[in-house]
Amino acid sequence: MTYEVVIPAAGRGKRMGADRNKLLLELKGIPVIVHTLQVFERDPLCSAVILVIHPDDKKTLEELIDQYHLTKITQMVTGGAERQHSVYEGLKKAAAKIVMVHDGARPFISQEVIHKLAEAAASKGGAIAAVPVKDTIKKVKNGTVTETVERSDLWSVQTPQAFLLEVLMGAHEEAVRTDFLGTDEASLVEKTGGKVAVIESDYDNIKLTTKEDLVFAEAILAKNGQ
Ligand SMILES: Nc1ccn([C@@H]2O[C@H](COP(=O)(O)OP(=O)(O)OP(=O)(O)O)[C@@H](O)[C@H]2O)c(=O)n1
Ligand SMILES: C[C@](O)(CO)[C@H](O)COP(=O)(O)O
Repeated sequence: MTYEVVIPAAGRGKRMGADRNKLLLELKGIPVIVHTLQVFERDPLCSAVILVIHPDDKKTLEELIDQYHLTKITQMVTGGAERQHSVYEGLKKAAAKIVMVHDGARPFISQEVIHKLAEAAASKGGAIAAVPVKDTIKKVKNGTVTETVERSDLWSVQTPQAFLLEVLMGAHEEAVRTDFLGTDEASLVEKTGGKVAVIESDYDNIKLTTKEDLVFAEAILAKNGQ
């Protein structure tokens, strides 16, 4: 099942505390965003990449696309203030039956998980990558525990998140109508009553968010012989 992928890469990386977009930081001499884009460039089931960018990064990204021969990027669109807005701008350019959304900040996604997501989205309408939570999760108010959440039901959600384009576009349009802001695509689909399947991913598929994640990233590359 072929798919198009929207890659939101328009953030500012504030929690990373770097002097530039964290996606332009290098791992083994290659920018984070290039690591991510190369996964889809190499996937025969990926028909097109829609890259959502911040205007400040346009020239640099155009140079990287040329340097690394990233031929599947068919559209480069300007993102918005929030991740959800950026994803929506990318979705407006999508046309395939199946669309995936994958954070530019997650360079270690595997083709195996991507393919499982594409199949699940085609058969069930929507599917997301996730891993079982390993820590105990508690709700806290004013520095005091208010609830310990049953861990057996908890999953740590990642991307890609894959959907029939009509399902995800409809959910985004409803979010605009109701002024809803979610932290992932699935939460918008859930609000419209849509079912979302979970595909077990792996713990390597981290999102590079704070500087500690760069250390973990180097270790993952070393583990994978890169
Ligand atoms: N307005 C935004 C915010 C985020 N993203 C993208 O969404 C992904 C996940 O977001 P996150 O990890 O939060 O990145 P940032 O928003 O850049 O980080 P921060 O919140 O620390 O500023 C990243 O690839 C980021 O570039 C985006 O395209 N548009
Ligand atoms: C979409 C996501 O990666 C799923 O875990 C996450 O919600 C993105 O959060 P961020 O704060 O926008 O990075």
